[in-house]
Amino acid sequence: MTQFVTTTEMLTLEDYTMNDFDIPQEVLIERAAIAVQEVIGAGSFNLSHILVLVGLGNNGADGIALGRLLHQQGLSVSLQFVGNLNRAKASVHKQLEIAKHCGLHPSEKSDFKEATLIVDAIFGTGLNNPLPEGLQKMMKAANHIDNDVIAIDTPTGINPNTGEVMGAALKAHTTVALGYPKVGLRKNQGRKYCGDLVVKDIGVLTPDTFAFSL
Ligand SMILES: NC(=O)C1=CN([C@@H]2O[C@H](COP(=O)(O)OP(=O)(O)OC[C@H]3O[C@@H](n4cnc5c(N)ncnc54)[C@H](O)[C@@H]3O)[C@@H](O)[C@H]2O)[C@H](O)CC1
Ligand SMILES: [K+]
Repeated sequence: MTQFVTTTEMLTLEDYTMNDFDIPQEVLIERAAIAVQEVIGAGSFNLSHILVLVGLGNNGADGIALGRLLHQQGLSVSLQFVGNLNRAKASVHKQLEIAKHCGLHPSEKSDFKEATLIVDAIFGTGLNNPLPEGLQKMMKAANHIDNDVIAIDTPTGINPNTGEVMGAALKAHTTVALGYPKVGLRKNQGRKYCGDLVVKDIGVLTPDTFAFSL
């Protein structure tokens, strides 16, 4: 049976992996990006133009790394930041530098309708408040467009612990859960908003003695 986790448990396991085994965060981010790239490659998505919506935390960093891998595959990719880059985590700045070296630069506002596939890398397990109003509008508008959406780890706007919609949420065709799926994906509206749930190993380690709460 699939093991679901809370965000606190996921953070504990990520910290254990990075601190006790000295596995750098960049390795987990790269593996997250490769995992989502594999799901995209195995699916039947229209890859004519891919829009990656990038947030300011580690979920956004996963998205930039994925955008870079898809760009290096020769695909047409736009990176669009959601939020002020000045407030982004160090992991986002690091991934952006790497992407720029590889020739992938962030875009100004893109037209969602031009994208045949949208990657949701806005929020993951860090979502802890209702979405800002502007973002709620953007999510609602995007839900009316007929293009596929792949969510990295969790659909933006879905509370990863309760499955509730935090103001608005972006409906995914497929959600690629990293390490373990978060419990909100099987509760309330989480189940509907995540679409097909694919769980991918990204090298997060679990102590033998770890007591899962679920
Ligand atoms: N832990 C790791 O090292 C790894 C995590 N992975 C991926 O990262 C996300 C979780 O990343 P985190 O930085 O903790 O949070 P988010 O990116 O989800 O959110 C960023 C940031 O945004 C702030 N915030 C939360 N809610 C709101 C809101 N409603 N409005 C405005 N701002 C908000 C809050 O400060 C958050 O910290 C995880 O899902 C994975 O995708 C990697 O894959 C591996 C390494
Ligand atoms: K996401």
